[in-house]
Amino acid sequence: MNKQQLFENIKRKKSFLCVGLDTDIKKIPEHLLKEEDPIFAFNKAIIDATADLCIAYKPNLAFYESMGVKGWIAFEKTVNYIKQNYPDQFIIADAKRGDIGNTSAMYARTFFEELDIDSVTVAPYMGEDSVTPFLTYEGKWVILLALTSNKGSHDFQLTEDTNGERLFEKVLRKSQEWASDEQMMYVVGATQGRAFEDIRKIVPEHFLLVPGVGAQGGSLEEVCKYGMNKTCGLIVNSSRGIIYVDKTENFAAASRKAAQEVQAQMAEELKKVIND
Ligand SMILES: O=c1ccn([C@@H]2O[C@H](COP(=O)(O)O)[C@@H](O)[C@H]2O)c(=O)[nH]1
Repeated sequence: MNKQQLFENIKRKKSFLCVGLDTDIKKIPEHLLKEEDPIFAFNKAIIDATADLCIAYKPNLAFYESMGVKGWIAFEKTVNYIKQNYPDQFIIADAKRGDIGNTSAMYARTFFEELDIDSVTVAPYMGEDSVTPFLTYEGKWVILLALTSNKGSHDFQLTEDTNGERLFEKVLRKSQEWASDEQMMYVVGATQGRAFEDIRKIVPEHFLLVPGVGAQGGSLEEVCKYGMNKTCGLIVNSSRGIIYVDKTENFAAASRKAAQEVQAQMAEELKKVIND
């Protein structure tokens, strides 16, 4: 999916919501445990209940890999289910990969060849040769960690060099030498508030993947105020705030309601910036 198609989907659905599929066997409704593949059964119900309200799904690999082979099978089935039934959805493998070049090439092969996923999150710490193998696939995206939502973002990302440049700013500047806004996005946590203003000075046109609303308490309003650009430029993720609002047989309808509330807020925010 290219940037224009993503923007068209956002306008059509009046939504820039990404539903995070952080599916934990310990948190899903008990009645699903009798299913042959409870993780996939849960994901399928959540996807069917929310697909018209969101433009992306983000399974986080940790939740699947922690279950071994069964988890990987559930992950693959989930990706295939979305692709077959909701082909307009942008799929993000939140895997936070990155290694020496030949190893990164294997990660890229996993997500972009073995599975036909649209994008993968990548850690920038190992530099250019750890990122570029992901960029050799046309139509596929790297989503580079820039300023994350957690407290630990202060340990490295927010520290300044002798010229006053913060590490996340260096990541944003340097990585623009590797790919354009047609192939690279950045992770910026919703908890980072006004930092979005500084980020937009360096990457005015790029899409940002924004986790941290909902369970982590980030403000959607603030993210939009400082981070939205003329093509929206935001994919805002919520995982626990959508998928775990109810543990009964009614869980999917409850997730839909939670997604509807966020989507309604997003529609209002889009009106402020986008005319058509
Ligand atoms: O800076 C980051 C980068 C990634 N994440 C991931 O996003 C979701 C957030 O889940 P919630 O339940 O909505 O808090 C999760 O997969 C994280 O690993 C992030 O939170 N912050």
